[in-house]
Amino acid sequence: MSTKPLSLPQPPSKPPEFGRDALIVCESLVRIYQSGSVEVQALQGLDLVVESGEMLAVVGASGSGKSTLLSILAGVDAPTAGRVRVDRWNLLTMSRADRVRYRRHTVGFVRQQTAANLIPYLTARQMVDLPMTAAQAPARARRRRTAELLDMLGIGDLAERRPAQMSGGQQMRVAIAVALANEPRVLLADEPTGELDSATSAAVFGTLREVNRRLGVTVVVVTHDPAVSGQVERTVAIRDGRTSSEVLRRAATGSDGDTQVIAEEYAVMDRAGRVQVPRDYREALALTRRVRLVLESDHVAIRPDGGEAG
Ligand SMILES: Nc1ncnc2c1ncn2[C@@H]1O[C@H](COP(=O)(O)OP(=O)(O)OP(=O)(O)O)[C@@H](O)[C@H]1O
Repeated sequence: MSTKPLSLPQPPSKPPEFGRDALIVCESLVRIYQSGSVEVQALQGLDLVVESGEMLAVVGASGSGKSTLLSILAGVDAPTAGRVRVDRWNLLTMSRADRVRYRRHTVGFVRQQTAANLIPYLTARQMVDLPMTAAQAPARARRRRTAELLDMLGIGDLAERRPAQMSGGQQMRVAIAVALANEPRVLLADEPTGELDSATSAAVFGTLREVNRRLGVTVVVVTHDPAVSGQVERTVAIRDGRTSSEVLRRAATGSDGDTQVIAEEYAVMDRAGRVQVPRDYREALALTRRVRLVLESDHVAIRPDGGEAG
């Protein structure tokens, strides 16, 4: 270890609560599915913080736990352990009645299969009206909100059509309108563009961005599509049921006056201090089981076992 005297910044006497001011906080989230004698750990201690008003993409290989995370945030599935708070709701301890209220008012959920979001025998207008009727909103307010949402999502002229009379992209827009009907603070969308061709997918994704910007709704969208995740300011990658890395994007104006989007990738450190070192870094320096950590004044270095210290 380094023997250099260091003047390190003093830590605050009591660290602030993890994600205290955030809208969504997941801490050490675990979800274990039991099917027969087999146990599947879909989430293995996932940490995630989402600020109010953010639009976040969640990416990861198939089976990494993305849909499980979204189902928990939507209040349709419950975690096995850990902490999850959305707005003022503790999703682990909430009562059944509160869960109903939470699902009705705080989150809107667009499911992976387009058809699963829609009712075949109802028109677009009737489907958007339904969650507001369940919430006992007055008829006049319901009519106004339905018209506003359908217009905003570019399907105002399809109000009297049923799902079978619409394209996949149009059906997805109706599903988004339904999810937004009761003015939720959070919109969760699981692979909303998975069944669409690339042009339609780009258009639907543009709609989600507009919803985020115009209505201020916090959007969490699961996607496989790099063209989609490349358009949001923050992308979180999940690997083996944990957040492994994050990409932040910001616009920067170069000396030639052109604006470019700069993407920077970060490793994510969990609450216990664990960081995943990418495989190419490990291979480049032959980092194996045992490494040396060296604390410097403004960074921590990881050295191969037996390398020069400090
Ligand atoms: N109801 C369930 N019962 C048993 N295992 C499940 C259940 N739901 C999910 N799993 C398992 O949990 C793991 C995570 O699944 P999840 O659907 O969250 O992954 P995903 O990242 O959304 O995958 P995809 O991109 O394919 O949708 C997988 O191994 C999956 O087989």
